[in-house]
Amino acid sequence: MTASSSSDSFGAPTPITAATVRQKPSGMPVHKYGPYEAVDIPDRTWPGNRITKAPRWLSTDLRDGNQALIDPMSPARKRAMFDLLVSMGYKEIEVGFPASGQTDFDFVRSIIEEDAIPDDVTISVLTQAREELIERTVESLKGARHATVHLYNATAPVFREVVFRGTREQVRQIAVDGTRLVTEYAEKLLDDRTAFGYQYSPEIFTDTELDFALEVCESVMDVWQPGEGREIILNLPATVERSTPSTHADRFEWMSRNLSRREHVCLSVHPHNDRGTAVAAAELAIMAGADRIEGCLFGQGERTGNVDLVTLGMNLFSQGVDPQIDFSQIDEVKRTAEYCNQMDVHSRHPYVGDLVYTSFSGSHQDAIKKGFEAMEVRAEREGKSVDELEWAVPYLPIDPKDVGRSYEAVIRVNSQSGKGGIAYVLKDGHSLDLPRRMQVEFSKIIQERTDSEGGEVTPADIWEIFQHEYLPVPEAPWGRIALRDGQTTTTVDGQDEVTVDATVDGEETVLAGSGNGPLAAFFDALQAVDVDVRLLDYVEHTMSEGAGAEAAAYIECAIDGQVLWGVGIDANIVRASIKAVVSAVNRAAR
Ligand SMILES: CC(=O)SCCNC(=O)CCNC(=O)[C@H](O)C(C)(C)COP(=O)(O)OP(=O)(O)OC[C@H]1O[C@@H](n2cnc3c(N)ncnc32)[C@H](O)[C@@H]1OP(=O)(O)O
Ligand SMILES: CC(C)C(=O)C(=O)O
Repeated sequence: MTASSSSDSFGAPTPITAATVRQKPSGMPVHKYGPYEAVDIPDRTWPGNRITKAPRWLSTDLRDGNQALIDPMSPARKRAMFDLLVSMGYKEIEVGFPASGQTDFDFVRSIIEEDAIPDDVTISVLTQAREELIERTVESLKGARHATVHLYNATAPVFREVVFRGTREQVRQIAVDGTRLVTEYAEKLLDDRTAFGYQYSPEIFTDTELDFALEVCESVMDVWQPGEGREIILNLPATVERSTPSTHADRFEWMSRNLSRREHVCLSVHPHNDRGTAVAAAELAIMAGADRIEGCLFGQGERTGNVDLVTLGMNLFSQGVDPQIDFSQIDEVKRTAEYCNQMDVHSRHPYVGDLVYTSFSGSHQDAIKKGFEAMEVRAEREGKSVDELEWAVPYLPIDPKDVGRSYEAVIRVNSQSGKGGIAYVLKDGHSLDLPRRMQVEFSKIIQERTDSEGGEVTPADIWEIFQHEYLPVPEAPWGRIALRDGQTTTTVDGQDEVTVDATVDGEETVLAGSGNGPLAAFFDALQAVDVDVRLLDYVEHTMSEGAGAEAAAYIECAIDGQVLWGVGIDANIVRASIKAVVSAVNRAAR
């Protein structure tokens, strides 16, 4: 049977072709769902826009992130998260829902009273549009230097019907009354120590009719009266992500075009990740006119999470745009977030997962190794350091060093790996730059191991196998010949003479020979112990800079009909090459 064929029950297989591939109905209850409404905006401009600067960021780890945790953050965990966000450079931080209970209220009070909020950081707090909650929320902010109250109410049809059991007008009124109450309580409870700001979110914007979302936002603005020095933040949340990022962007472009007083509006995007496209939704919304993004570190948050602020920031960084956030110690950020959330960050998480800078597969490793080498060559040619060049290493969208990662884990070896990866490990860890044909030889040895035992072969394993194969150590010698200390080489009339103290087949002996060069002289010496060696290839390099540095010699020889490599390492290059010959001779007799 051919590989691409299917068999009917009467015999001959039917070839599978594009014409015969038929998708069958899945049997899933598709009828329960309908398409998302498109936006009539044929002259949309966002696809042609580019993101050339960082947006305003708001971290809602301490609010949306926290409210989604099995075990909401303790005061200590909240404080660790707050301090982390400040240290990374976030300037707008939603610190809680103070009216939810004493824990959140006390936390807000603690960071204000302990003067933990830098002057250039604005805290914000969320509330429903209910008077007693608004009062308590505003009260929590007393004494803060920069503080924003964030008020929300759902505006989508299902919520109007099911949650508020009201008309459009009644739901609009909730927003209007809420905004008025926030203003009144801020005037009553706060003094001029506080620069007070306001944010409104028509919750479930994604399911709200655009004209109604606009109407509610306009009514809210009529109360708040944005103007010069009096911004309003209108945050249009994808409370549940419902559409493609492109339709989401259309909705933002539509709102951005139709809002009055646009220059005094900070248009904010708050994507959740239900369809797995929150990052794209946020980026396209910025292209469509949004000014600000709300999200959480590593995509923490309700259900599938809020948009991931780390991925967004690093996406900018990797395109040469300063995210204005410090991700240089990404593992520390990850550890702190894991402690605060009591949740692990996935190993494949963009930019931070344990495996995201690691490749196991041969072709990836080969390209990465060549990429690193090409960077070094370019740096040398241009008289620059590698760090001054534009990054161009295949399969690595950024230099792992930029987020505080080492190159150690870039290549890991298992049964999917090839010679390039194995050679990289030896070069990176032991400064051994194996010639290409020797890479092929050694990778077969490693492959035997991965095929027989499975799993990963660590750099330590690779080094042990390499030593065992090519560099028998004095404590565990093997093979016919072991070198002892004495060795002389002299050159007389262009002829080299070499004498080497060795143990051959267990007997101490002096191997002496002459030839055209020290290697030829040593080959001549080996004739006396019945070893016939023919040189096929020879490569050497120093292993580090400066006097006393060791050198590595690699020799490919034909010995009694076998072609194999030997390796020698020594501070003296002649001795290194003699060792390499002995390594090959011993391997041939093994
Ligand atoms: C999309 C989001 O993430 S929104 C943020 C969600 N976060 C949280 O809810 C975390 C903190 N919340 C809490 O601790 C509690 O919900 C509290 C303390 C604020 C309020 O608790 P409760 O008073 O028991 O009310 P509950 O949360 O159940 O809300 C239900 C009532 O509030 C009304 N309501 C809900 N949201 C809003 C709103 N944004 N504005 C005005 N009223 C609202 C509902 O219609 C309902 O009213 P009803 O009782 O007349 O039917
Ligand atoms: C309160 C709003 C902004 C929210 O969290 C959401 O809609 O997801």
